[in-house]
Amino acid sequence: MKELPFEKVTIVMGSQSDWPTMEMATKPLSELGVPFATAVVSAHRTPARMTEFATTAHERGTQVIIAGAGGSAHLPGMIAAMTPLPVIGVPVASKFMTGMDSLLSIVQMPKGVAVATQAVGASGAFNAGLMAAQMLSLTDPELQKRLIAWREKQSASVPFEVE
Ligand SMILES: Nc1c(C(=O)O)ncn1[C@@H]1O[C@H](COP(=O)(O)O)[C@@H](O)[C@H]1O
Repeated sequence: MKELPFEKVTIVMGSQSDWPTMEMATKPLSELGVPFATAVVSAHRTPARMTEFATTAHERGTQVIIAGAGGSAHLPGMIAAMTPLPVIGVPVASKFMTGMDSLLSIVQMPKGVAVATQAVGASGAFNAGLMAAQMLSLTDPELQKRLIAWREKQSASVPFEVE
């Protein structure tokens, strides 16, 4: 099996076809200087890869997992069942049900296994990256300073006047 990549934040997705959405998770991480890795891992199509990833991520330096999937999106929940790390779930918009299926598959976890589910699509993926950075900032004061500055820049970029 090819070596799985691990970083402080590791972003996994059920298919290469999820990448245009999941790439958005990398934006806030890059802007805030948080190292991340990416991989295709599927509960359905690559169960052995998913099990290896989920059971070893905490021993390999990953602190937060972002998992995106569409349709019958079991990946985030299955990973959450096998890791002590926080898992942020991103529902990827599906072809036939526009992501409602993905959202419900990810958000309706049974009590005792938690996934921090974000909004459907690219904004959800972006917020997943931001949330991961905020989690890491709890123990990284320099990152917290960068987050505060990032927020201030965002506020300043919203125009006051309506055109
Ligand atoms: N939901 C899952 C899982 C999983 O949950 O393990 N593995 C793949 N998929 C999803 O299938 C959709 C279609 O995949 P393809 O485009 O490869 O056919 C993708 O959105 C993927 O996340």
